[in-house]
Order: sequence, then structure tokens, then C-alpha cells
Amino acid sequence: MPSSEADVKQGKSSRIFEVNIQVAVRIRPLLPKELLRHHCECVKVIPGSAQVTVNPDRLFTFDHAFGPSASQDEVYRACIQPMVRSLLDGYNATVFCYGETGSGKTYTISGGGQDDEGGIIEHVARDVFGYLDEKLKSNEIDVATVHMSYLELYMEEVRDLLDLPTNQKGLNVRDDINGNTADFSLSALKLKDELNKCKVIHNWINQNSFLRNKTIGHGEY
Ligand SMILES: Nc1ncnc2c1ncn2[C@@H]1O[C@H](COP(=O)(O)OP(=O)(O)OP(=O)(O)O)[C@@H](O)[C@H]1O
Repeated sequence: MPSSEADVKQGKSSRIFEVNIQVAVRIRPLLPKELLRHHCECVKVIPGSAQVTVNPDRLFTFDHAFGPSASQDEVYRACIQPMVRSLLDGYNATVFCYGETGSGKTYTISGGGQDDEGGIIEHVARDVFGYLDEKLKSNEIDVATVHMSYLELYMEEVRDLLDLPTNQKGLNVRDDINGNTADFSLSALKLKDELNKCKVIHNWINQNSFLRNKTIGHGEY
């Protein structure tokens, strides 16, 4: 979609081009302990734009810029939801959070506790099953199979966050005979562990009521 001159002035210039990669910045609010120590914000979003100022003489432009009051829902709808729609049309999509420790990556991806509206993962799960429901109801598709894995790469070690009893153990990334990276979630875990994982997914679905009565794999929950 071509951008107007006003968009360009407001820092939305990257939207002139149709790009497959978008970069968003999110500024988290100061934490109570930071307020107690009289820390102050050094990064600010220019209202109505996708630009931020740092200290305050340096200006940076992104595809999206969210200030401390942005909700999880706002971030999801602007940055992630369009990707989920393309995902169900058969395209690949990747979302990753990058930032120094304490900058809000876990909060954005996984959510921030009981009172929070949920992070990207919860929103994606909700929408994936919602869209699949629509497609099933309109007979666009007969059956839907959803596979899911939840891995963490930390300090060069891969952990399977759905395999809770053994998630301290590092998984190995393996190459097949042609040098392709194998599906390590299948090759590194024994069948017993796979079954264990199914139980964990089952418990997780039961704890997340919005997922109940949805078809996961070939099982009905
Ligand atoms: N947008 C936000 N609104 C309110 N609190 C937030 C927000 N983002 C982060 N926080 C809070 O800031 C703290 C640090 O965030 P978080 O743990 O997500 O950082 P992180 O980048 O994942 O850190 P690490 O790399 O050390 O794991 C947490 O207490 C979190 O609840």
C-alpha cells in the first residue's frame, strides 16, 4: 500500500515498500523498583508516529512503536494478527523478541501474570482456533491438524517448555545425512517423552478454558 507524504513525515516511510519483515519497538513502563530509585524514561515514542527519540536528540524509525501504555491486545492486533491470517493461508511466519535482559520480551511473548490479557502466544492460540472454527463451519476445510512445540533457546541450550518434567535437559539439534537440520523435537525425544508431552499439552488445554472443545492433532479435547 503506498504511503502518503504525511505518513512519511510521521515516520511511516518504510510502508512505502511491501516488505516481509517488520520491526516494532515496545517501551515498557518503569518498574516500581526503578520508580523508587527515581529512574526516568530516556526513550519516548513520538505520539501518532512509529518513531522514538532517545535522550532526546536521536531519532529512530520503526514499522511500529509502542509506548508504556500500549496494551497486549494493541501490540498483537497491529503486529501479529495479520501474520496469523497468512499463516492459515499456508505461509510461514516468525515472530521473535530481541532485547536486553529485563526489557519485556517474556511479558510480550508469554504475558505478565494473572491480571494480564495474555501475551502473543495466548492471542495466537485463540485466533488460530477461532479462524479454524470459521473455516470448518463454512466447509472451507474438512479437518484441521495443529502441531505445537514450545522451545526456549537460552545460553546456547535448547529446552522444551512443554516437556516440564525434563525441561532442564538440553535438547540436541541434529543434522541428517544431507546436512539438513532434523526435527529435533522428534529425533531427540524418545517416544515416552512424546507421550509425556501430550499429557502436558492436555493439562495446558484444560487450564486454558478457551482452548477446550477444540481439535488438537487427532484428539478431541
Ligand atoms: N509492557 C509492560 N507492561 C508492564 N510491565 C512490563 C511490561 N514489559 C515488561 N514488564 C515487566 O518488566 C519486567 C521485566 O520484563 P521481562 O521479564 O518480560 O523481561 P525479559 O526481556 O524477558 O528479561 P530476561 O531477558 O531477563 O528474561 C517484568 O517484571 C515484567 O512484568
